[in-house]
Amino acid sequence: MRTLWVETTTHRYPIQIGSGLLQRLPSLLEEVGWTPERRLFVVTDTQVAPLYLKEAVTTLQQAGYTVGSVVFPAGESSKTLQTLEQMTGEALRQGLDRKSGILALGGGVVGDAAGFLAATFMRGIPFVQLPTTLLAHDSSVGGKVGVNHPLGKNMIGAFHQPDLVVFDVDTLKTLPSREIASGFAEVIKEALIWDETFVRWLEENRAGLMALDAARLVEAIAGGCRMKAEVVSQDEKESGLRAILNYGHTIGHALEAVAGYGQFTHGEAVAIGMVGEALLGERLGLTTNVSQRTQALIQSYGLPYQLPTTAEVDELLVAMRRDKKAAQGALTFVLPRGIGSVEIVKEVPEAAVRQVLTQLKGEGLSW
Ligand SMILES: NC(=O)c1ccc[n+]([C@@H]2O[C@H](COP(=O)([O-])OP(=O)(O)OC[C@H]3O[C@@H](n4cnc5c(N)ncnc54)[C@H](O)[C@@H]3O)[C@@H](O)[C@H]2O)c1
Ligand SMILES: O=C(O)C(=O)C[C@@H](O)[C@H](O)[C@H](O)COP(=O)(O)O
Ligand SMILES: [Zn+2]
Repeated sequence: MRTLWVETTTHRYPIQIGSGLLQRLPSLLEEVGWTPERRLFVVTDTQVAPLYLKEAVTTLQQAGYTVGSVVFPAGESSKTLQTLEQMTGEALRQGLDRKSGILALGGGVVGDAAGFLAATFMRGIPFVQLPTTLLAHDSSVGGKVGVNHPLGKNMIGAFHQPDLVVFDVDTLKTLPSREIASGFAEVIKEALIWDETFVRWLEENRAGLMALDAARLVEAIAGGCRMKAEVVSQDEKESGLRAILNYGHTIGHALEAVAGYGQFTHGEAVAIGMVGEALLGERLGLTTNVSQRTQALIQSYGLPYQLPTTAEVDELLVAMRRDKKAAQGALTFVLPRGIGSVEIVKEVPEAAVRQVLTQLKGEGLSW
């Protein structure tokens, strides 16, 4: 088992990564001060429930916990205020109170929505992240929780740190290959913004990683989590540095909203966004030679790197002006200075963004 720590000025919690960890949940909870007096509420989705809910609940019940649960339909389109309201109703019906705790068992959609339930239920109760997708190595760390609005990704949310993150890598064995690729997009992002050596390692170990070689996979997850934990520990609420974790997301989030939630996975949208934002960095003269290597890496992990030809540039621009990083609608991006290094650039000229979006459109893709 690998243990990493998030240490902000107000919160300190472990990230446990390894095999067989769902069976060890009671002792991992005990290490962060949770005991069976705390009533538990497991939040998961319809895809994950038949795979892991019973195992998690039984293990906890055997340790003396009272455990309730709620299951919502799998997919990005469930990350809504309506789901939050339904989960809140179920939590109330099942008798949760301020001393209860929430367990988010699933991918990033479950983690974000269940975390937001924890942030808002009776004005906030503790929660634990139990990620089951590769992508959720990113979403389970750092305390950004929330739901989408039809006009923009994660527009309704909060910062609410978990007490613990437990990543049982055995759960990845059932993850569809499209979701594995999607998860690598965020690992690639973390490498591209922070560490060229990690980029090289991802290039050199692609075959083993794509074949889900256990040791390499733990290495990739731990590498991504370490970078995320370092950034979050320095800037918990995104007053500056943390925005670099948004590399590829100005375009990516706009694409997810405009195409309709769930059309692209989050990782796919971010992958296309990173290629676009690398091209933008080059166009603005911030860097040279980043887009080719970025595209090659993304392509080698089976991820898309082009916008559909049907993509409406005007609609994407409207969505980008609403991005949370933008002040007064000025187009704001995280752009590369080189491989392993980025900067936040405000007031990017629209003409340059238009040119890049047009360049990014691939032949034969549509939604
Ligand atoms: N809070 C953050 O810091 C942060 C960071 C990155 C992404 N996100 C958010 O995370 C979300 C994307 O997360 P995701 O890619 O994990 O999507 P997801 O949660 O929708 O999971 C993808 C699919 O895989 C299924 N699944 C999950 N675990 C499985 C398993 N072990 N075996 C089989 N199927 C499984 C799910 O049911 C779903 O159908 C987006 O909403 C994104 O905005 C948040
Ligand atoms: O944790 C962060 O900070 C990130 O930006 C990580 C992103 O990968 C993630 O998609 C996050 O949800 C985006 O946050 P948002 O504030 O841009 O909605
Ligand atoms: Zn992301």
